[in-house]
Amino acid sequence: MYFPPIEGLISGMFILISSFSQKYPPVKFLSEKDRKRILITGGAGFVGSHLTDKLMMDGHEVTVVDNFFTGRKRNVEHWIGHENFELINHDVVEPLYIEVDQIYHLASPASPPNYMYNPIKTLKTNTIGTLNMLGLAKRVGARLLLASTSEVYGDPEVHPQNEEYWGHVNPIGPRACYDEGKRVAETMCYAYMKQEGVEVRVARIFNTFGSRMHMNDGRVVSNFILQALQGEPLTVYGSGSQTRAFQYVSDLVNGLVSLMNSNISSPVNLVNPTLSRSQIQFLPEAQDDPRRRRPDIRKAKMMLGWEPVVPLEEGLNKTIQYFSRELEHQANNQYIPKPKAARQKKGRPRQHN
Ligand SMILES: O=c1ccn([C@@H]2O[C@H](COP(=O)(O)OP(=O)(O)O[C@H]3OC[C@@H](O)[C@H](O)[C@H]3O)[C@@H](O)[C@H]2O)c(=O)[nH]1
Repeated sequence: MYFPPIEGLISGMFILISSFSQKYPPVKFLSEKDRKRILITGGAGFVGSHLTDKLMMDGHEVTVVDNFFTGRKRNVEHWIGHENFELINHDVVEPLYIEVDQIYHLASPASPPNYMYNPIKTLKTNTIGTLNMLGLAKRVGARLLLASTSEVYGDPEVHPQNEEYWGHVNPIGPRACYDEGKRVAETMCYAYMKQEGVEVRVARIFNTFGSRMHMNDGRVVSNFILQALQGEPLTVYGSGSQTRAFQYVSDLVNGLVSLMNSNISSPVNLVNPTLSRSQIQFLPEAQDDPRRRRPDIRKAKMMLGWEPVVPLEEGLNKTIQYFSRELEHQANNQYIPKPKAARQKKGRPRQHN
């Protein structure tokens, strides 16, 4: 029998170990004192997976919880097996018992076609789901950041919208499941803060785009890019005179982390205030579509020292590249996706209770 020399064995082991560690993106070392146990609900989704990347690379222990309704395993697969990472297939509508220091509560469909697809499920996720996560925060003494939305302002009658504005929401319209769901989620955060002393942070997130948006997300940026890449007409709902502000996902993620680690418990708008207008092929407007959205981000700038740094064009270029690669990948798998329209689904949806 042949026994290799011991030095050969040791160097072989080192090569093997370094090839294991190269499997993952580089991760900072944090001392026990600075390393946090962080839960990200919806962590396999578009924003959640970018947040997972940042917190992992910063050296924290990250647990991702997702029910994979709009999230995808693919978005976080590069961390699977890493000692600081855990992925749990779980729906936040059911209670969750784990030990954590911080909770980023992102779980909810976010694009209008997705949240309108099953309004009852959207309501349950934002109400019962938020209640469960606040209960968890209370039990383990964790701080919770709620991913709220500019949609709490509804179709605003005040411009620009700062955090003091109470909003203008149709409580029985097609968007209400999301808008009112997030509004009551905010209410719950402050009830838990006042009654139970839970530390809460509330980010009001405006339109965000970037890689890992789902092909069928249905929001305007992914729709337009997909349509342009497939040589199809760009669909504009209504007159095209509606306004939105867009931010690239990396800016949002930096804002979320700054807010979580700040001492600001009141709501903060997170968005790039540069305004955009859409124009081209005109379709009937979607019901209750906010006509004008113009954010005021002075609070985030002043109190967090945060402001977006990725210009719209640069962010769009990166996103277009991402979607080109996705299309290639899909074509190889013989699947040609169609952008989703923001129409209310008629009748009773089949899945997702
Ligand atoms: O193909 C399309 C898609 C959308 N649009 C229009 O583009 C505008 C933006 O629509 P999006 O679907 O991207 O998103 P909305 O601004 O309506 O909602 C978003 O707002 C803020 C976030 O918190 C939410 O995730 C999301 O609901 C709307 O006026 C919509 O009608 C089009 O003209 N064509």
